[in-house]
Amino acid sequence: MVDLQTIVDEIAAEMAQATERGAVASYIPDLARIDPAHFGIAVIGHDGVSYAAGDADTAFSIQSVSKVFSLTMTLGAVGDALWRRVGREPSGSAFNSIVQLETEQGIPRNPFINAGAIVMCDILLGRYEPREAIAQFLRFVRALAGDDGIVIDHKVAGGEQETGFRNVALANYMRAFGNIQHAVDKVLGIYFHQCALAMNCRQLALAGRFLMNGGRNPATCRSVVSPQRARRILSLMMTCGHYDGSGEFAFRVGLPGKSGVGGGILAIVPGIASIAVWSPGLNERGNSQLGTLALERLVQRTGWSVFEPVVLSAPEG
Ligand SMILES: NC(=O)CC[C@H](N)C(=O)O
Repeated sequence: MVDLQTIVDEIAAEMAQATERGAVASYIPDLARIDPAHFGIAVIGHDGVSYAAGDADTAFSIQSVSKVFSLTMTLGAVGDALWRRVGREPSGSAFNSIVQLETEQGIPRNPFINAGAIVMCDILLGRYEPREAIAQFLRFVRALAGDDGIVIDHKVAGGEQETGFRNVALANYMRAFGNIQHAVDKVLGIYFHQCALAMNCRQLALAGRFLMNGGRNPATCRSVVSPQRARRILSLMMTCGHYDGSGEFAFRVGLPGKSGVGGGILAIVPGIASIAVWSPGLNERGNSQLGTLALERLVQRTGWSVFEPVVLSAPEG
């Protein structure tokens, strides 16, 4: 088999030639000015060896990929009580849609759409002051990646605040149903700072290692979540990680993944690898056009889809 470094190099070379690159998010200037020519990929194997190509060391706005880390942190804070306030079903709607909240009494379909992530911020506010909630979140992601150089881009957070009228509407609407319990500006302050986390592909793949490894950070041997919780987070990534494009992503890539409008995707091959890709051009569902294509190519070349047949031995006895 061709070695993994050659595969990621070839994928980066193919992506550099691509002409259909999608459209960069334009709702804030700091995202709109990003060059669509960027492409990066980083793969961390279960043995800790990393393979990277393209702009793997260029930081980008992780946006909704942060919802994986906020879900992990919120579950750590309140456990399964979270599921009284957030569902676990794919929405089939856009990431910032409000329509289901009316018929479903302010309970968001899942933690990976904006409404779900906003409820998780409200839950964190029950434990921390706003600044402390943001600082704890940053500390948590830094610890997962083993990198204290990760920062929040405050200009991006400010831009989100200035233009985030739909998020304000979502939060107020859920407040009317009692599913937001703190001041909306404080809740959204946390949400916007989570979205504004700046990371590069290497850091993002490092931060995802615990999910490939049954909930344990392989670098520190510390348990981040239980194996059962890791499986459940992965199943939500598979079913809800790409909003109304989740079915298409599962069909094409077959891995649990989470995307963001900054063009990043974190994808996990349980037991095998943590992968981050980044290309800022988005498809019509708000998911990275070339990031998705690159993951499709990687899975074709490696056979890493979770739907690949594996030979299981029958239980003894
Ligand atoms: N899909 C995303 O990445 C959405 C995040 C974005 N900051 C928003 O709230 O609209």
